[in-house]
Amino acid sequence: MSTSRGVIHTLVELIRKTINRDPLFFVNSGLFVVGLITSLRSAGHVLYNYAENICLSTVHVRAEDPLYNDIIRWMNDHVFRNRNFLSVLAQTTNNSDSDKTLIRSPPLDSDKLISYRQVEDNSILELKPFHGSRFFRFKQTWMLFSHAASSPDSIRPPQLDMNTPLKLQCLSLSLSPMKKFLDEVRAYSRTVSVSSITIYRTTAYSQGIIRWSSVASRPSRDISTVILDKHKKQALLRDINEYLHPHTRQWYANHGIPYRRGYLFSGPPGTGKTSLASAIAGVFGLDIYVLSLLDPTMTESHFTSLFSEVPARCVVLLEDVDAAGLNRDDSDSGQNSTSRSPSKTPNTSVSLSGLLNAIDGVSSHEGRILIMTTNAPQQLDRALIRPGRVDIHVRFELPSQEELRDLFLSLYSDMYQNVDFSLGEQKREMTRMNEMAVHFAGCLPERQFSLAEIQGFLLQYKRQPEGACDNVRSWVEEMEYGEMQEGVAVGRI
Ligand SMILES: Nc1ncnc2c1ncn2[C@@H]1O[C@H](COP(=O)(O)OP(=O)(O)OP(=O)(O)O)[C@@H](O)[C@H]1O
Repeated sequence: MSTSRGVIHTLVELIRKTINRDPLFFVNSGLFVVGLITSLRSAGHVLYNYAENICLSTVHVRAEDPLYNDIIRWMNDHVFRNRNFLSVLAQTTNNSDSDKTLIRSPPLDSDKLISYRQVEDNSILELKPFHGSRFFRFKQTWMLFSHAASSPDSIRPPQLDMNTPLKLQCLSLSLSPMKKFLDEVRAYSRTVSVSSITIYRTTAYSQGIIRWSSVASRPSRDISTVILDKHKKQALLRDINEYLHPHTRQWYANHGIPYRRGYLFSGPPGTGKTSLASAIAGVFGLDIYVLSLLDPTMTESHFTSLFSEVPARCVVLLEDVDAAGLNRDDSDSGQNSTSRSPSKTPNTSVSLSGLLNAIDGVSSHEGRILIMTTNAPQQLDRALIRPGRVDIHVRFELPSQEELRDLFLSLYSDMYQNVDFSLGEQKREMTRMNEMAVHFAGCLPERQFSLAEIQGFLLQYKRQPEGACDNVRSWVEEMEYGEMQEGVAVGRI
């Protein structure tokens, strides 16, 4: 102990002699500066927290809220564009039909096989600002955008950190500038996505958490390209239009009826059930939330909470409900219910009562459109399809002659609507195409093949309607032979 004291003393003496000053002066000054900085920092924190409570308005947005993507899009398009940032998120977006690709590709009719590594960069590399904070000005107000790297209350696992919540702040005694900003963000999002729909599916995270996440945003399918009896289609669109109207919501409220509407689309595979659901979402500008009872990670409580989390106006698509094999036991269904279908072992951990509760229980959202699709409506429990849960049943069938003609015309319509044609040429081409459509449909047996199968055949002749007409008979023979041999009909080359 005394030795180390002696060493320190000698060292201090040595420094004093060398610099001609007392070294303890520097030590004391250093301690004073550190103390000052620490006190200033904590005073700063106190002041900041005080200011935050008094005059900073703050909005937090969770990653699973649709507003999150809207804000990120607005920020990217208005604030981050053309600025240099050092912390960025590198994101590869596939864009297989970019204009560059179209220009560089050799003509389609050439026999040359194309390697797409050389022709194009069909993926775009985007560099987006990532974690951090940015000040920006919105209508005379300075705002602070903060995107946190992680958040203590985030339910996301670490690998999904990029989806952690964001925070917006501005110096204001009221929330009104913030509301204006959020209104602007939503209006902008509506204008840029006016002709597209966003599809949400469920994603399972660790700790048994399941959340909605957007999987695609794509141009909506034009309803005229979905082939279905004209009267059925119109009646369905009228019904949905009336249901969605705000007056109807009021009417339901006045009469104490839960404001919900359900549709059942039934029919053989490949007859257009999913296509119609997606086209309906496009017509009414709604997003689609797809749920599957067969999802192995889905429990009954997940199912109920997911149902209650969908927005007030949207399409909830429950596909292939028959495949889950949900039926009541003899004991609780009564005679009628069980006599309709052979009982099956359920392929889902959601029970029938759980499904019914999710559809119309107290926590189920009002205003949404529920569309269930099935290949076997006769196997569905009556309780599931009773009015109130299913209000309209649309039956899809294998196509009639008229529908076969419609499919042919819909796939080749761009050939007679060619803008380079004069009006006279367009008319002549249209007449020729109509004649080919009649011939094509005449070669196919009615109500034997699905439109998906026939579309598969026509896709081999994308720009050659004559080729489709010439080869359709032999295709039918092959398909019938294939069905006899294998029980499955697929196209062959
Ligand atoms: N009625 C139709 N109108 C237009 N296209 C159709 C129609 N039916 C099928 N198709 C075409 O066939 C393909 C499959 O259609 P879709 O997925 O809508 O059938 P589905 O009835 O939902 O089949 P599944 O019961 O197997 O889910 C799509 O590419 C679609 O373009």
